[in-house]
Amino acid sequence: MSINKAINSIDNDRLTDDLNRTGYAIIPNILTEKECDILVSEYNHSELYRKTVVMERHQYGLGEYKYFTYPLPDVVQQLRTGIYPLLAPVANNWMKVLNIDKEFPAAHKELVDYCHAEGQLKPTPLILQYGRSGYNALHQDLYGDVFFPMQAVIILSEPGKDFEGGEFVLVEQRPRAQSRAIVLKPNKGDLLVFTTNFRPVRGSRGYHKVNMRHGVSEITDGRRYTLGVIFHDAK
Ligand SMILES: O=C(O)CCC(=O)C(=O)O
Ligand SMILES: [Fe+2]
Repeated sequence: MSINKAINSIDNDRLTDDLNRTGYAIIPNILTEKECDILVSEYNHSELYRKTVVMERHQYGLGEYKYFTYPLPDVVQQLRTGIYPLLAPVANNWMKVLNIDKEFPAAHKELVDYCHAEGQLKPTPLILQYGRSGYNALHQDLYGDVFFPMQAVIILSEPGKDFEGGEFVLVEQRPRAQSRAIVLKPNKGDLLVFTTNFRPVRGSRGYHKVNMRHGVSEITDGRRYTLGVIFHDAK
C-alpha cells in the first residue's frame, strides 16, 4: 500500500476523538516493513542529514539522532504533508477552547512558509537510534515561537524482536495534581501522534491547559530506530 493510500484510509473521526480524549493516537501500519527498513539502512547516508546529535553530550538521554536536510526524503515529505491536514482542525479546536488566538493553516506548506517568515528555516524531521541502555529523557520539541501542538513518530524497529524495553512514555502534568504517565508500545510501521506541549482538558470550570512531555524508557536489549515527524521548522 502506498503511503498516500495508507494516509487516506485513516479513520479521521477516530483519530480526532482519540486526540481530544487522550492527547495521543496510534494508527497502525502506516509504513510497510520495507519502507521502515529502507529508512534504517539510510541512517549512515550522511548527505541526507543536516546535523547529528549525540544525546548524552546534552544530557538528553543515551542515543543519537540526525535531522534530515531539505529536500526531505519522499517518504518523510509525504508523511509530513499528508498527516498535517488531519491534525490542523484538531489543533485549531484546541486553541479555540483554550481561548488562544492562534489559527493553523489547512495545508502544511503554509505552516512551513510561516515558520520561514519568522526565521525558523531548518527542517526538524529526524531519525533516532538507541542501542542497549539507550533512553530519551522527557522533553518537548519546541524550536522557536512558532510551534504546532502535535507531532508524530513512526517506530522503525520491531519490539520484542529487534529490541526489548524502549517503551514510548508520555507524562501529563496535571495542574495542582500529581503527574500521570502513559506507556505506549507501538509496533514497527505504526504511527503515533501525540501532544507536543499542551492540550485542553475539560474540568468543572471549562477547559484548562495540560502540559505533556514525552520520552523513551530504557532499551534493555537490541537496537531501536524511530522516525520523528515534527511539523514546525527550527530556528
Ligand atoms: O524515539 C522515540 O520514540 C521518541 C522520539 C522523539 O522524541 C521525537 O521524535 O520527538
Ligand atoms: Fe521528541
